[in-house]
Amino acid sequence: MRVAFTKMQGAGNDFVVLDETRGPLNLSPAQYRWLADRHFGVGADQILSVRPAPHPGVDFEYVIHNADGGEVENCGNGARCFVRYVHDAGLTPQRTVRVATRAGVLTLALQDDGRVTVDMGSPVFEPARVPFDPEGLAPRAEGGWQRWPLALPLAGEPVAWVAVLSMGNPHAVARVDDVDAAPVAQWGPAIEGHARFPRRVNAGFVQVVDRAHARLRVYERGAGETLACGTGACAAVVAGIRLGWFDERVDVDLPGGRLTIEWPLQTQGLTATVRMTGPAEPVFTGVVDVPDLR
Ligand SMILES: N[C@H](CCC[C@H](N)C(=O)O)C(=O)O
Repeated sequence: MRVAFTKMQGAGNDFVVLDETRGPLNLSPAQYRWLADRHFGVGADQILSVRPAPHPGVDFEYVIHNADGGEVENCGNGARCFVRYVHDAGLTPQRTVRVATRAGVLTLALQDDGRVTVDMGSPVFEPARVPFDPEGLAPRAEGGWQRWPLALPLAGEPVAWVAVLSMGNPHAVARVDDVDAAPVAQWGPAIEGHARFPRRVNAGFVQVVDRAHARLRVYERGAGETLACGTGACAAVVAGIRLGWFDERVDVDLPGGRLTIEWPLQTQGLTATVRMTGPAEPVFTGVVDVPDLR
């Protein structure tokens, strides 16, 4: 199947954007995996499909598939690239766009400096429905919240203390002293696929530089370590605010670039929505023959 696409990136998290506003492509998980493959396909962390508005009140729908072909609920860097795409492609004259996703409706605004601000909705703090605590360990209370001990099936039987929350997609955030030395390659897969997370999880490793500055690496569900994770940056800042590490506006430096996250917990409470601002850039366009993989 001949498919036109636009390659985009937001802080180094990269995407293949497909325009399905004139009709669905009906791709299979295997075809999404092929598009994301960096050797046999185009190469991306996620595939973004731009679709017509499914109901009044929104301007578009956008659907996200991870590199492993699985559909997911939310993608922060993808949301910024989505709105840059629909504006640059002339699909809308608006600079503020409302888009329906599996995680709900997001409001996206193109800024004059070229960055994009996204209202990512409210975080969800579902109580831990499954016991996390390895033998004899209880949650560790800190600030106004707690972190959970997660026994990792690795040599030495380490325990990762994680804050667990959802930005529409699931996140487990561990604090580290130095992200450069964090065991992302070993602990990332062990946390992502841990039996305690039935739908797997995005594993964040956050270093607190000061109350307004964080460094972060994320081992993403279904994609592995990426150069940036927008929902991961939101989850790390929200967790850190609740645990007393951060003030309400934090610059997050990830390997691929900087995102600014704001969560006004003090003035608006736990249901306050999270605002993320960051870059969104086109890289190239192309046409590719996607094999008929089912
Ligand atoms: N791997 C994530 C989806 C993409 C999230 C990330 N690319 C972002 O910018 O939020 C998940 O499975 O939930």
